[in-house]
Amino acid sequence: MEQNTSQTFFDKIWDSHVIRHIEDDVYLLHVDRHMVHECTSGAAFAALKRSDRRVHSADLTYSVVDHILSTAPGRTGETFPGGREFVSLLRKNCAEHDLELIDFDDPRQGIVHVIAPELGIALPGTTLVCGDSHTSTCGGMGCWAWGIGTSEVAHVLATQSILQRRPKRMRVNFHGKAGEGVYAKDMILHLIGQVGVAAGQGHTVEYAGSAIRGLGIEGRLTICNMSIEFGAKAGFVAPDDVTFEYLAGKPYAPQGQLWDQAVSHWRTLCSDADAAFDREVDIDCSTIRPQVTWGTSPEDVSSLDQPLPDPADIADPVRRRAIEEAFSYLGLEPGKPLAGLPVDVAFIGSCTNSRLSDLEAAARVVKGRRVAANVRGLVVPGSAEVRNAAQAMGLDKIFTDAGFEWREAGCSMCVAINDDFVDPGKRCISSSNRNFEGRQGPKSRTHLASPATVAATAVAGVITDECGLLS
Ligand SMILES: CC(C)[C@H](C(=O)O)[C@@H](O)C(=O)O
Ligand code: SF4
Repeated sequence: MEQNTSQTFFDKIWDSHVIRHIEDDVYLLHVDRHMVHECTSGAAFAALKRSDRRVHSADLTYSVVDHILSTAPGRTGETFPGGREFVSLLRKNCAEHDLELIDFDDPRQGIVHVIAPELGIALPGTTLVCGDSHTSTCGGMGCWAWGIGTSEVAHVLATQSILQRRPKRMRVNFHGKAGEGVYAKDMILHLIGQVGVAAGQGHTVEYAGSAIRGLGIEGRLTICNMSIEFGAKAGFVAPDDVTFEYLAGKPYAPQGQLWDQAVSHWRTLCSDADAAFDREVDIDCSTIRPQVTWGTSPEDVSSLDQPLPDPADIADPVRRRAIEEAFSYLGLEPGKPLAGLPVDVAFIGSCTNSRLSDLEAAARVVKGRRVAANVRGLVVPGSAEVRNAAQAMGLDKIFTDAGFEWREAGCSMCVAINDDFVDPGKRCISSSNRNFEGRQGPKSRTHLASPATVAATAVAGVITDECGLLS
């Protein structure tokens, strides 16, 4: 019998990055791009110093401040006192190792996973790592991008290589066409609700199907961002004309003849027609409605026209207990719908949903309306470039006229390790990716949704989606 030599997109990237087979399924791989931020790099640089090593490939290392940085308008690297040390340590480490740092006032500054695609650092067919779990975002560009731990950050700094076990391959096919008011965020939340938070463990995920091909790059980045929320190591979309159009002319992308060569190579990377996956999942997008989470795990999600589950109906005692605890933490009662629940904060931002198309979708909902009196609304663009582009389109004016705060770029209220957080006991509808206890501040209550749903809720003052607001 002839051997099936067909390869998936992932197999092709893997094979072209192996430096050496170490043992069993462990390999040494080349790292093409290494993103570094102030939150997770300090200990890695310290380890480098202890072993008297220097950064191996400064030209493949890209550093930026984003997490522990104020997003207050007019901020400096010192505005948030708790972040001063982190920011100045990264400055010092970059200076010591001749690394270029994208500092708070650099026009390229922004959330690490927003700027990597935007600047053309994340390229199809490459390996990209960062000491940050949502590095998978960059998979939307057609690269294999994943988050690494601090000791691995030190290893990559010192060697530009990484030890890896070969992950399993999953394909998620999004079929059909999503309806009105349904965005990439709703697609990925719906998937996580269907398969559960552990479904991706040990896998890299290829997102495919007509609904993925129909998305712009920014929607693909949103989908890949939340691969981590169902346990996958990474997620990606094979590159196509949408990718190449987006990348052409980006500052760090290849130019001229090199660009043409690169595009011809990138076109060869797609999974072969009969390539085998370890697992396949199919989703019919026509059934997806706008999604909002009701619990403390991203799989606790439903559309607003569905009633919340009743723990009494859940047979599995572990799941029943988890739902009871989530309801108690979030102040929810079974049987009551999520729609109509008053919120205190509406946050549009994070590496999941802070790109221009996200702000445009939110602005369409907000235009000519006002944020409800009981709500604090924040819009935090993912990068200075997004912020400037939005301002050039007048989106900032739409938001500020409506009563939203228009802030500088950074992680902001997604993680609450800076000056943006939700007060204890307060409820926030958020376009970010994590809803576990305390994520947006001690005792904060989070409901994840798309930017359009966050905007609609901000205006209504109670949880609703775009269609609910307009009807
Ligand atoms: C701070 C950082 C280590 C963390 C991560 O790795 O994901 C953060 O970005 C997050 O989203 O929780
Ligand atoms: S925006 Fe949130 S999820 Fe993204 S890198 Fe920052 S803290 Fe992590």
